[in-house]
Amino acid sequence: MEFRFDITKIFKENISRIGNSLLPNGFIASDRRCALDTTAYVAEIINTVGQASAAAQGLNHPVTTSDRLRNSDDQVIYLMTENNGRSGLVLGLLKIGRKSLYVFDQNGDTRHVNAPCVLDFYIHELRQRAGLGKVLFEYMLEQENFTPEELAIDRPSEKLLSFLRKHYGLSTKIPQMNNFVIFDGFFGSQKSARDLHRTSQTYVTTSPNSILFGPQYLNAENKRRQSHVRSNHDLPLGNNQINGRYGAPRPQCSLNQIIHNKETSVEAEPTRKLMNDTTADIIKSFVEQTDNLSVSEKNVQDTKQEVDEPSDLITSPISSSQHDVKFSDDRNLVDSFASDNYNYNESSFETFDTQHEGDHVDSNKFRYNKRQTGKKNVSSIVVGSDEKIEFNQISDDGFGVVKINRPFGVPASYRTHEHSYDNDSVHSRDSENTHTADGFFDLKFYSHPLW
Ligand SMILES: CC(=O)SCCNC(=O)CCNC(=O)[C@H](O)C(C)(C)COP(=O)(O)OP(=O)(O)OC[C@H]1O[C@@H](n2cnc3c(N)ncnc32)[C@H](O)[C@@H]1OP(=O)(O)O
Repeated sequence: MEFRFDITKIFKENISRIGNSLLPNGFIASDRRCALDTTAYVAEIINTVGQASAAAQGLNHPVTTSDRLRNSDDQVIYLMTENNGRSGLVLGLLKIGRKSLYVFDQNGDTRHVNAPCVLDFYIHELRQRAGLGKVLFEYMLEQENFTPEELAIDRPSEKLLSFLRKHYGLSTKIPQMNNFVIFDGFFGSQKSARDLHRTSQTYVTTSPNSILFGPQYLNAENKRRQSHVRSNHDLPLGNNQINGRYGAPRPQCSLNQIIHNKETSVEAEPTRKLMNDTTADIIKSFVEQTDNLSVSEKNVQDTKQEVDEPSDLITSPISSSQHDVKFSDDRNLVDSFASDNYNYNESSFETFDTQHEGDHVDSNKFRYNKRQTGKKNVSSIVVGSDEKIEFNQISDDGFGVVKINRPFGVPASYRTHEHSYDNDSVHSRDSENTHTADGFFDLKFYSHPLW
């Protein structure tokens, strides 16, 4: 293979080792310009021979390019040249490099190895079967201090398999799931054993993953995790479990205990009770201080009694049988609540002011805030005995003014021939007309309980 430039000035030896500098080993450049020119020439040679190799193997894309070599840390090309008395000839190349591979051994166990690999091998068609391949291969083995059996071969051609069988007696392959071929003796050599990943150990054969995806590699980290999981399972289920990344003691889930109707043993319970006592006392003192008794003392007393009962802390007032469902659709009522200095966030529940004008709400109604119900866009909720939660949109929430048609206390399903009180669908104030001046319909907004 000839080139437009004199390669004998670049390659002084018949076989040259080229790394990612793209300069042959031992090459001395007279100046920086010379070095740059040389790398350009070498890049051209590598690309040309790489393409010839790909064509010889029937590949669509070359395995060997100058860019790949330049960007690689551990790949090396051995280039065979010949001085023909003119500009020289390139006869072939052999590319090797280390790869981190998961391979099966003779027992079908997976091993993680960082193995030296034959990545590309080519001798010009006019010079094949003349022993040049063996010369090049032998030189590489000597330089790298490798033995043939410790090499993994990347998708070898039939010619290369025949070559390896003839010259090195490598015929017994260890079946693999990937494109690499390894031979008997791959794991036997001292060096390949050294190259095995230090933490390579045994395999999980009983796990469903092993059945689906083959044997699994177990390294030290996985083993540590497995033993950690086992040791966690062995722990008795007490109140304090050592869990989580910091290994901090964590109380057992009180929600779980509530769901399964178990006695709660969470220490936070008395604290919560104390807080509720305090809250009730605050409400009581507030009521006493103000002349306008918006909350009767009896209600406060009732509130405190219920707080004193631990079961009431767990049982939501929703399931209580003593309260009725009512609607607080009245804007005045809501405004008055805001002005009555009720603490919406801190108390577990609040009593309604029964003295308000136009208020249809009976005494002992619980008011839930957004945090307690988990419902967004819900400004107020009244719950009672039939375990329903009704919610009322009482203010615009950033997408236009929402219009509520249903009067206070009327169920959504109630209709007369004059009125339809269905307020499930609401629309913006600007949507009164069916279309705008531009002829486009306005957007309609539909309220949904989950908003
Ligand atoms: C990981 C990879 O790189 S896979 C790709 C390997 N490369 C190729 O297939 C490209 C085309 N082939 C070649 O370039 C060369 O044939 C090589 C590199 C495989 C071998 O180089 P050669 O100089 O021919 O090897 P060498 O002369 O030392 O050994 C000859 C032996 O190689 C094998 N061999 C070489 N050419 C052929 C061939 N066309 N058909 C079958 N076996 C062949 C034979 O075992 C042969 O021994 P034999 O002549 O007694 O049958």
